[in-house]
Amino acid sequence: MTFAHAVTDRTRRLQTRLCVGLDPRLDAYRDAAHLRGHTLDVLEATAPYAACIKPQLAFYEALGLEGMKLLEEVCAAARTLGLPVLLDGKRGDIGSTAQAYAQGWLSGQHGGSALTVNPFLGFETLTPFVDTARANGGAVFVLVKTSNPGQADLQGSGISERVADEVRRLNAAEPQSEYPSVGAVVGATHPGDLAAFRALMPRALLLLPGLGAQGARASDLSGAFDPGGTGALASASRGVQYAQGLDVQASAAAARSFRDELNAALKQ
Ligand SMILES: O=C(O)c1cc(=O)[nH]c(=O)n1[C@@H]1O[C@H](COP(=O)(O)O)[C@@H](O)[C@H]1O
Repeated sequence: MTFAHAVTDRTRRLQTRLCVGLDPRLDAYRDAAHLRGHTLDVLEATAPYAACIKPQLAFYEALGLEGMKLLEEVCAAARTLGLPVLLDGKRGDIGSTAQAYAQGWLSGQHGGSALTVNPFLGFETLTPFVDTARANGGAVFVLVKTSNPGQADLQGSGISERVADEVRRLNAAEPQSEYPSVGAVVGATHPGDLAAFRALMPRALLLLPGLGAQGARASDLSGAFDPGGTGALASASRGVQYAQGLDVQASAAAARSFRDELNAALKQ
């Protein structure tokens, strides 16, 4: 089963459109063992409410070799729980280097099957990522319009729309898939733009980061979804993992209420 298929299947079966971000910050813990235990506990407690998880690689890289081991543990635990893993690395480089990134993060060796990618170096640099994802049943999520306020510096003036066109073009090569292997990142912090990006990329899975800590609200995101309620994943990291300090039950409650708010928004 491909990443897109697995996520969509989970959305339909469990009625969840939530992506749980796992971004453990060392300064929140006594030591690395404490960080590890809490991160794995949050994963397990929030799994019933998640369509997928999204570890941001920076937080694991910051822990050195221990972080890489933890990332593999997180991916293995997710696999046991039946949760697809979307690795947030925002990788992008000239083709030969992109090939190495794709080999590292999309060939399944770390347990993730999807990766966020940065198109700034040009569309030809997406090819190794897309080819590797297709060969392995994975997915890439291309940055189209990011959630941060400064995105407008470089992503305005039709740039995001040009990237969206490329996502649509790439997906035309997979006419048989409901949601092909090229998805797109559109910040949940731009609720007024979601329906337009949905229309520009009608078959792309959309990742909508920014729920919770960055101020986006589940009730504003319905424009990103297809009529059947699939096609997008709203993502929260701090708002789940640190919902109330290190209280794991509060993390589970936050994930459950994000899930419920997303479902309620789609019923209106
Ligand atoms: O690709 C991403 O996931 C991403 C794209 C974007 O436009 N904005 C964004 O915040 N993210 C990531 O989503 C997560 C958001 O974290 P919270 O603000 O704590 O929910 C971080 O890991 C970011 O790196």
